[in-house]
Amino acid sequence: MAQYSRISGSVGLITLKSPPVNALSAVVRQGIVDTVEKALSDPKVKSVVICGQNGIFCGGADIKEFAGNMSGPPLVPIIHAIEAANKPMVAAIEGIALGGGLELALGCHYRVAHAKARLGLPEVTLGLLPAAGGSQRLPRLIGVPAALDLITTGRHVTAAEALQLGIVDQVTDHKTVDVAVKLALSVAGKPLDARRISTYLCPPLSALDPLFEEVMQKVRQRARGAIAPIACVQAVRAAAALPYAQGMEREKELMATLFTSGQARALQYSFFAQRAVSKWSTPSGARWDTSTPRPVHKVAVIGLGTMGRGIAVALAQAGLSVVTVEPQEKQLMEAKQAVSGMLERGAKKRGVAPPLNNITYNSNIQAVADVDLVIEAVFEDMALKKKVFQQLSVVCKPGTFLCTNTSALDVDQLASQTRTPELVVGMHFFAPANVMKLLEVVYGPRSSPQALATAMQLGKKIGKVSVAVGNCRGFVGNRMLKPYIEQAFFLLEEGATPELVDRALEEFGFSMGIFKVSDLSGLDVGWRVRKGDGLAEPRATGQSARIREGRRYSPLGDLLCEQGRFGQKTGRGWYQYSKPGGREPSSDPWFHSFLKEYRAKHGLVPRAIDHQEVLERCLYALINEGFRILEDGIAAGPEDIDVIYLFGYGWPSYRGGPMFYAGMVGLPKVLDRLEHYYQAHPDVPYLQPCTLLRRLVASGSPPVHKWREVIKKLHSQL
Ligand SMILES: CC(C)(COP(=O)(O)OP(=O)(O)OC[C@H]1O[C@@H](n2cnc3c(N)ncnc32)[C@H](O)[C@@H]1OP(=O)(O)O)[C@@H](O)C(=O)NCCC(=O)NCCSC(=O)C[C@@H](O)CCCCCCCCCCCCC(=O)O
Repeated sequence: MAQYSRISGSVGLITLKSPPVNALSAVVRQGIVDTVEKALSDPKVKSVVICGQNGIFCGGADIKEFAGNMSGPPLVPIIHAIEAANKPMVAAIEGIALGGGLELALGCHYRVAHAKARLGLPEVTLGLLPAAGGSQRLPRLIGVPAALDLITTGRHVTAAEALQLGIVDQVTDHKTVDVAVKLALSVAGKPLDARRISTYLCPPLSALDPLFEEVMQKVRQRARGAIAPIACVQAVRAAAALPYAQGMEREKELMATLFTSGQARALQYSFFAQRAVSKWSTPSGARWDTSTPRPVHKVAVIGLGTMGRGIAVALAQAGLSVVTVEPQEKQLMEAKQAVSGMLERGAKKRGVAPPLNNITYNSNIQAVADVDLVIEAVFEDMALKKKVFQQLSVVCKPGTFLCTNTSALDVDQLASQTRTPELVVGMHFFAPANVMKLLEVVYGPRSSPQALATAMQLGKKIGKVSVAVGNCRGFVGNRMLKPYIEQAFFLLEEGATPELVDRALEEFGFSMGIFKVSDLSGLDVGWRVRKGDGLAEPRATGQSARIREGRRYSPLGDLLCEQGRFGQKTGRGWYQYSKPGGREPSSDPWFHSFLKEYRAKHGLVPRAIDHQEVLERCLYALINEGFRILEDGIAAGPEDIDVIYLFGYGWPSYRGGPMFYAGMVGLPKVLDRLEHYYQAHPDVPYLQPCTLLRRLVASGSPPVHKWREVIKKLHSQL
């Protein structure tokens, strides 16, 4: 709703009231219509201030409404009426003015912002464009290049930048509404024609066509298949080339296409999924709202390899006191230099002082005696990690949370090395740990709700999207990766090339195909794991070389590793590079003849494989494992899996995550194709459709937000 009052004798005050972010729901829009009418018809009112309750101006359109039938008065005519008003309208912006919120403010004649406010048009991140005049008013106000930047990226700007760009007229440290009222009093009765942004022409630019061509090319490259950024450029182009009314027609037309697109649905789903995962629960009944985290001020990081360094930087940048431990002196010195460099570069980017003093460097584990929480990040070796946990259990003060950054090992086994298994959880960071947003927080059967809540809260504090997951080999992300990679290997055996597989995945929207990723992260990583599992042993040729434990196995990765081809670091892998450490992959004739020989040796007759088969086999195998994870209760819901893939594995955001994507494709189709491929490859258990998928299809393939009900039923029957 919107509340109306009259203050300072002649100022009408309209307050948007719709917690938590004063989104422009149908009720709020109706409230604005009613209160503006009141203010304009009240002869005592000479000017009007619009503000939001609780220090928040407005978070934009109510995204929840987009999924249903839109009712209530539309926003565009409301903003037109405000701009056309014959009394000065002043927006008092506190907290945020985003999307429709900023568009509402742009319809006002004046804008005052609090120094801590953030403004932006983030519609593009929801698969939309600013369609309440934002794409037409902003370029007229601040010029085409600046508007293109804000609208195509959706980035938020500070009040100071907004002032510099000309989006707001005034920035204040004081009570924004008071300052806005003062301004409203001072401009009452003054002419308003020059304050109506829709009447402006975009500031002229000499070479409009080349500018738009260049921008469009850049945006297309960055968008990798996303349609909203392209539509944003087209809308701004209309602002630059057409009169306002025609520009608004174009804005509406472009929005209509985006609004009903699957991409917008996917991006809006992921907005809510990201928020849903913070409301975690576990099968044992622990929940985010009944578990109290303990405050954490001082954190230890054990091991200063690549991961440990990134974790230490992330913690220090969030203002935590960090105690690092690395027993090898040489490694410790190198790490200190590297971490300081990372902190300095990060601080320079953000224009702040580097938090160098937040970190101490130690070679003795005794240094962690008084920390609140430890993150172990030593080499991925169970025996070594067990030893560290035994030491931590003795050294740390009672009550210290003990966390491991393992990417796949059994958290429960580590917990059993300590006297306090209830204080042990996994905190699985993704490299580079100071950059990547994802954190898997892994609870074991003995982890206490408080330990889980504390790790989740710490993740939030350091800016991560944290997802609580159960303990199993590979947790959620890496467990699902296994069938995906396995299919990619099999496709090579059957006739595909790394180039073909990668192209199909990149056209789908991944920034890199699986073989390029494998070269980047190092083929030796998986090889070590397979050797540990007793899989990667040289075998005889013929059928038995490609079978392990009764199931199909491809030794291709092992054979490359035996040749010392570890990927980028050795200059050779699935591709070749100009030198060890080179980054640009190119097709490798050696690999192609090796593959030919390999197929011949194993009696494999290559066949033509198209992009559709690559996508179906790789992605549906991964999705099938996602369903198994839900079945096993390792992830609480499909949103958890999707958020993990969106933030940790480069899944294209406009496809919503693997589980959402399965729903978009249609569960019956996913089931049918898995059945088809399983029939063709009965020795590949990952292709066998799992019970939950079958159950969902049998229940009429409900939308993704209803899956939890089916999962619950399935669990109750097990
Ligand atoms: C605002 C934030 C920055 C706050 O962040 P913070 O971390 O503090 O808190 P949370 O993110 O956890 O949020 C708290 C809480 O609030 C919910 N929420 C936040 N924003 C919204 C919102 N805009 N709508 C609804 N709900 C919101 C959030 O879900 C949390 O809820 P919970 O239950 O979990 O507690 C941050 O939240 C943020 O960034 N929000 C999003 C801001 C944003 O993107 N705004 C833009 C919205 S889109 C928009 O404004 C569009 C406009 O251009 C107007 C367009 C008008 C035309 C529309 C209709 C055209 C139809 C044409 C169709 C024709 C087709 C046909 O022919 O049929």
